[in-house]
Amino acid sequence: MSDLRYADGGAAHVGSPAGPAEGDGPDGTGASGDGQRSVALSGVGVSPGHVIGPVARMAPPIAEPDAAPRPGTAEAATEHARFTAARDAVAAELTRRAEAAGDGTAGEVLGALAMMATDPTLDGDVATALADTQDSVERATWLAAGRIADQLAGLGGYLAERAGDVRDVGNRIVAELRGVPAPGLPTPGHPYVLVADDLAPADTATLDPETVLAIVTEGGGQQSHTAILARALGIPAVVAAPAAGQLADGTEVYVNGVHGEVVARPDAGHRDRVAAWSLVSRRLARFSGAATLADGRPVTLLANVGGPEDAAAAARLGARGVGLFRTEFCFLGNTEEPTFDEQLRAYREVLAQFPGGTAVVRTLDAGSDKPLPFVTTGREANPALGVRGFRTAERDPGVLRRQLHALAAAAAGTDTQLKVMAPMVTTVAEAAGFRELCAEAGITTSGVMIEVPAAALDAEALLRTVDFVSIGTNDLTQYTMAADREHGALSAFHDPWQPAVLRLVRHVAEAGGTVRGDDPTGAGVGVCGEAAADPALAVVLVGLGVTSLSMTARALPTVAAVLASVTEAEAARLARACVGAPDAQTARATARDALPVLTELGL
Ligand SMILES: C=C(OP(=O)(O)O)C(=O)O
Ligand SMILES: [Mg+2]
Repeated sequence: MSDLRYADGGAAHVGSPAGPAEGDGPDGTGASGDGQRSVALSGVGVSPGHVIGPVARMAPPIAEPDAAPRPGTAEAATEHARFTAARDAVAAELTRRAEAAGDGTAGEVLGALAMMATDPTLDGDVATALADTQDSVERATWLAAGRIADQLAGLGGYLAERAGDVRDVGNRIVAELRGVPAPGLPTPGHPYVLVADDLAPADTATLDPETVLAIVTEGGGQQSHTAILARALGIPAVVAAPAAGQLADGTEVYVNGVHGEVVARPDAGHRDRVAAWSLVSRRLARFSGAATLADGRPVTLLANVGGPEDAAAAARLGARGVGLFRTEFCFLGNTEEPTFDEQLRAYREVLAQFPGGTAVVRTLDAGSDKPLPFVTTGREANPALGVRGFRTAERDPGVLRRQLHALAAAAAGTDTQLKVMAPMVTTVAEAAGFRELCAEAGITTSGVMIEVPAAALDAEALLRTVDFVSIGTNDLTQYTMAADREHGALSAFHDPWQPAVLRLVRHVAEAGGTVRGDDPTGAGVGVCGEAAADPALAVVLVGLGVTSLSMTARALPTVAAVLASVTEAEAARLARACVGAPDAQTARATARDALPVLTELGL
């Protein structure tokens, strides 16, 4: 079945200026202002919001120029002149953008790239290669930039971090020589809807929510890091939309990040939804710090953060504590282990945002989709099932020990309650080992993440070993459903509404209840995966017996508003219905029917 259709049902291609409406006439429903029919395509909505804007496509990466020798007639001097012209054009464009960006970090980075383009070393290397070999000018440029980048990487430290920049400049010059768009984020000079095959976490992290109105990707999934970062930045996003490849630059589209809908040539109805959303988002811009169900039962809502800036933003939004601090996000670009002082500074800054509150800090979750060269080594055939998370400490506990000491030092003298948990724990023996390492470092509250089915099934024994558990539904869904969380085509599998996943969550929550007994402060069971940020699913999780939910700070006000619309008994009844549903769609639809507040809020 095509996932691309007219708003009134027929199949179509999306494009501008040669879109389908020209040939079809303005007779369909959903006519846009100019009388042409709206055209819709579907994907998975992963970050809520309704916006309208023009498409700007992310240029594809530059492929390695082939090794075929250039024609004998192409003189080295002429080819070198082509190189210098392309290089000068790239430097001029980067300088123009640096000036437009002004004094901030973006301007500095672009200015530095412009200087790299005209660096004499690159020029000399290309000239030599053209004189000594029959390489094409594209290949000579590509190889020269690669060699310089490798040398920088070998020098380590700050210079190694510039290696990627040199490759980027080399790619830009090759793109200019080929007459194709430069790789990377588009710069149309106005706000736009970013359309891409997929985005690397680094691309998403540098997005400016003022400029990027929405994200639409062909790949990706509900729990992919693109989705997580889009939610954190508050940018509406639709992923796993294969037909997005047909959206042409400049086409005006309506993006519905709730239902995963993208409509070319939006009509008046779409514009009304955008206006209604901006009213709701103003109303739900701040979290009061506390959440209760309709019958007054409190629910702990905490923020997921990736570092000091996130923590400050979460505190500004009203969060009173952190339920997941992904410490690896502070050090993703590092080639070497951060020093004790660097770690101390980052952790202190995060804890300082929540005086009197709680901060659940996760130790470095390296491996698989989050490579940290100073922790993970070598290639693995199947990295998601490999040495990742806590498993890296088995090989070398030094990095973990030093991190735990830095965390204990950061908490000393503050009144923020530090709780530390390990990612990707599978067995009770691992949990016991982690608790011991925490105790050695002076950390008194330790926990583990439940991200693999084995840990979920053994939850009771885990809860008798450590003080708390936090369910990472992103990985728990990936491993329960055997579906890569970054794989767009499998997004129907890696859906936390899958009844099998909900049953595992219920099992863990019940284990929490058993171990907690009559002590309401004991054996907490939290959820810190993206499921907690889905307001309808948050109700189900609470109904299953989860005691705290942690999510991107922007979701806190909406989740609190939806929780406030149900009593504990209603949440429990809904949870039972969802666990018993035959599939994820039925579970989701059951919750939607039971929660009219979702429609009222435009969700
Ligand atoms: C919170 C989780 O960890 P991450 O998304 O960082 O893997 C999870 O797996 O649900
Ligand atoms: Mg995880």
